Amino acid sequence: MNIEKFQESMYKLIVETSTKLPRDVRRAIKTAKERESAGTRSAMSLATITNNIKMADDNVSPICQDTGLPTFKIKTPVGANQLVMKEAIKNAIAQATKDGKLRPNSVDSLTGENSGDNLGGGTPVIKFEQWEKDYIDARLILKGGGCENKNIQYSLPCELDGLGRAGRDLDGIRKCIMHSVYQAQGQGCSAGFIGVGIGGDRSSGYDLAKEQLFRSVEDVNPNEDLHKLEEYVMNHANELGIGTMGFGGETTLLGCKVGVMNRIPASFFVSVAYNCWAFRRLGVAVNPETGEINEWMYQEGENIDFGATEAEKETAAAAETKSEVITLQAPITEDQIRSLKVGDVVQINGRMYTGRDAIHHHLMEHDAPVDLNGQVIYHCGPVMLKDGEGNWHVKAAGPTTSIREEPYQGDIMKKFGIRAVIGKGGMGPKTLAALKEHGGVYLNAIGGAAQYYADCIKAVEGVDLMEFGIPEAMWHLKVEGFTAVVTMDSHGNSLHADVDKSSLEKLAMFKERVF
Ligand SMILES: O=C(O)C[C@H](O)C(=O)O
Ligand code: SF4
Repeated sequence: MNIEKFQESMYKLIVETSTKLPRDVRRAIKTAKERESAGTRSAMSLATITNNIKMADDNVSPICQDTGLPTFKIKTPVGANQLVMKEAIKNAIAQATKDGKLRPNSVDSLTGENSGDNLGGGTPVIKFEQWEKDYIDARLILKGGGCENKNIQYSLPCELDGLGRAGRDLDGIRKCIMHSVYQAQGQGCSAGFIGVGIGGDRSSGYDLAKEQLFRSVEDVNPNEDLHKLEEYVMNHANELGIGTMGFGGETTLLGCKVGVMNRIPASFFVSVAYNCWAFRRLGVAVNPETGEINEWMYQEGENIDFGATEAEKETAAAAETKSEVITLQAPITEDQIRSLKVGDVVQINGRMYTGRDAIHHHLMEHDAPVDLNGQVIYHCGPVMLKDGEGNWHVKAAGPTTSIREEPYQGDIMKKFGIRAVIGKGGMGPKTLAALKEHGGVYLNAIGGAAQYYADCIKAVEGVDLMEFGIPEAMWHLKVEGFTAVVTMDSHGNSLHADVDKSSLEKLAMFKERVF
C-alpha cells in the first residue's frame, strides 16, 4: 500500500468530517427548521446553526470547536497491514490539529496536561475489523464532550421519572429511550440524534449504541420491531417540547437508530449514545494498493448548502429585531444586570474572558490573573492558532456546557464580582440563587455555533493560565455583536428549570403501555 497516499486520504477524511456536515444530517436540520415558527427562540437558534454550517463550509474550519474524541472504525481486506495504517492515521491526526482543523483534545486524566496534538494514551480511538471485501472502509466520528456526557445506560427493570416502571420488554425499552431524550434537555446541543443499543454488557452495549450513529439518518431498520420503535420515538420525542438548545420548541430529536444484540440472563441494558446536532461522521472507501479515496459515504441525495439567499434573509430578519436587543459592555453594573430578565436578547461588545473547568477549579483557591469585577466570563474552549509573528487567532469558539461549573459558579461570581456568564444548557439552583443574591445573569449562546461566534471575536488581547492547555486557558477576547439570550436572571427565573418541568410533565403522557 502507498502509505503516504493513505495518510493523505485520512487527513482529507478528518478535515471533511470536522468542517462539513454530511448530507443526511443537513436534510434533517432543514426539516427541523421548517417546523419551527418564525420569530421563536428555537427558530432564531436554528438560523444561527444553519448560518454556522455554511460558514464552516466556506472557511473549511471546525463546525464546532469541540472536535471530540476522534473515533475511527476501519474494515480492511484480509492481509492489509493495520499497524502501518494506525501510524498513518496518528500522523494525519497530528497534522490536522496543527492546521486548526481539530482542537487539541487529548488530556492526561491524572495530571490534566494536554498533549497538544490529540495523541496520547487511548487517543485517537481506532477500531479495526477484517472483512472479505477488497477495499478499505474507513469511517470517522467526531463526537463532542457535551453530548457524550448525556449518554445514558439503563439497567432493566427500573423506575423512571415521569414514566414509572420500565420492564424487560419492548415497552420498557421504549420508556428508556423517551427518558434518555428528556434527561439530555438542551445540554447535548439539541436537537440531537440518538443511537440505542439493546442488550450486551455495559461496554458492548454502548459500543452497539455508538455503532448505530454510523447508520444513515434516513435508513429503515430491517427488524420490524425496532423499525416500529424508531418510528414511535421519532413521532413522540418532539412532543416533549425541549426544542433547540433546550429553549422550548417543536424539534427535540433529529434521528433515532436502534440496534439489538444478545445479553446474559441477569443483565438487560439499554444504552443510549446522544449526539448533538453537529453530527460529524463521514466515511470513505479506500483502495488498499494506492491508498487513494475511491468514494465518499453519506453523500447520496440532495445537498442542502444553507446558502446565500437563506442566510441573507436571516440576517435581514435579525437586523429587523435589532431594536429589541440590549447592548452590554463590560464592566457591567449591578443595576444593569438587575434590569435584565429571562427572554431578553443581549449583544455584547468589548472584553470577555474565557473560563471553563480548569479555571473554575483554580479560581476557588487562587486569585484571578486579571480584575474580574463587573466582567463577563465565557464558558468556552476555543480552537486557536498562532501565526508566524506569535499572534493568536480564533478558529472556532462556541460555548461549552455550563452545568459542569455548577459546584463553583456562584461562589466564583461572588468572590470576584463577575456579573455575567455565558455558556449553554443552563445552570442549576445553586447558581440561580447566587445570581439573585449577587446580581448576576446567565446568558445562553448557541452550542456548536463555533464559526458564528469566532466571527464576533475581533481580537485576542491576551491569555493567562496557558499551563491548562489551549481549550482550558483564560483567553482575553475582544468581541463585537456577540449575541446571547438571558435564560437565568437575578429575579429567580430560569428558562431551563421551566423547560425541564414542562417536559417532565409531557414525558408522563407516555406512561401507558404501547408495545
Ligand atoms: O468542550 C467543548 O468545547 C464543548 C463540549 O462539547 C460541550 O458540549 O460542552
Ligand atoms: S458544543 Fe454542542 S455541538 Fe459542540 S460538540 Fe459539544 S454538544 Fe456538540
